[in-house]
Amino acid sequence: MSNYFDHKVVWVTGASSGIGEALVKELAVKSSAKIILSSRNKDQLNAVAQKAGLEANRFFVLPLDLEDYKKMPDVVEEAVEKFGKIDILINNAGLSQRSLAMETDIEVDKRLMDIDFIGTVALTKSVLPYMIRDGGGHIAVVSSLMGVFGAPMRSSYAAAKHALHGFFDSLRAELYTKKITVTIICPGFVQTNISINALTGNGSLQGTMDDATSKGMPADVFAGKMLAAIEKKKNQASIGGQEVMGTYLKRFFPSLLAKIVRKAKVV
Ligand SMILES: NC(=O)c1ccc[n+]([C@@H]2O[C@H](COP(=O)([O-])OP(=O)(O)OC[C@H]3O[C@@H](n4cnc5c(N)ncnc54)[C@H](O)[C@@H]3O)[C@@H](O)[C@H]2O)c1
Repeated sequence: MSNYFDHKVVWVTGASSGIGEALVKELAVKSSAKIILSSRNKDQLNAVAQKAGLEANRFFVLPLDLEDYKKMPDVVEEAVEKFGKIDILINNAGLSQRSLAMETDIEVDKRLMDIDFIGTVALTKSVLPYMIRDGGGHIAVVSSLMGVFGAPMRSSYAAAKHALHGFFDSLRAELYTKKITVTIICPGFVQTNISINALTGNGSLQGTMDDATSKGMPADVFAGKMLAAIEKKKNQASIGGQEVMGTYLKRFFPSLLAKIVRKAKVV
């Protein structure tokens, strides 16, 4: 990591575990950024800040629930009051799903859309006026390979992640002249609790670790590569193991990908 993040205010959502926690640790050790940590659980966020070795003047714990999208303007105001500005927003928080589309309650589809898409959009829209006031900024959003193509057992999740691409690609084009950079990150399998926290068709937690996730990229390695992609101001970056090939197949050989995906062992 060079000095892109130094002296900046970086806001990481989903900072209480997994990729978000790894991002906070990497930023804490390798930059002088001030970090705002958000997710729903204040105690977990404080524990992450402590483990990352952040001094009190370098971090701010700001709990938020993405489902509570109407509160985002107030949450953002609190963040700006604390450090005066937001240079980089990393929209990382998210929730996955494991169920066949026909066995998935419509409330689960809606919840995934509310958390992964609407909440993320609401937070971003509340942050943007401050970035524009300050002459620019950088919005990163963690999508998924499922934001690029769909797969069995992921219909609600893939839909919400695809929606992010439509929104953030449009936003990038609209705000280019305002010096707002938009980076979409598409992780492959990363070793986190994402599958344990995933919703099943009736809205309950899956509660188990997927085999593919357990063999995925370690979260700290992923976080280093993700921050490098942000630093390079990439429009979009897919990061993971051989599963990342799916993004190229989708682009150049979509029929082949469709055949592979329908046979995929996905959990
Ligand atoms: N781990 C993977 O294999 C993988 C693959 C593709 C994409 N992703 C994406 O990476 C991101 C981070 O996930 P992770 O793998 O670290 O899993 P994780 O379950 O460990 O972390 C998810 C984070 O999001 C937060 N969160 C969930 N619902 C929230 C809500 N309503 N309001 C606020 N915060 C909420 C959680 O508290 C947690 O901090 C997610 O957007 C996920 O979709 C992960």
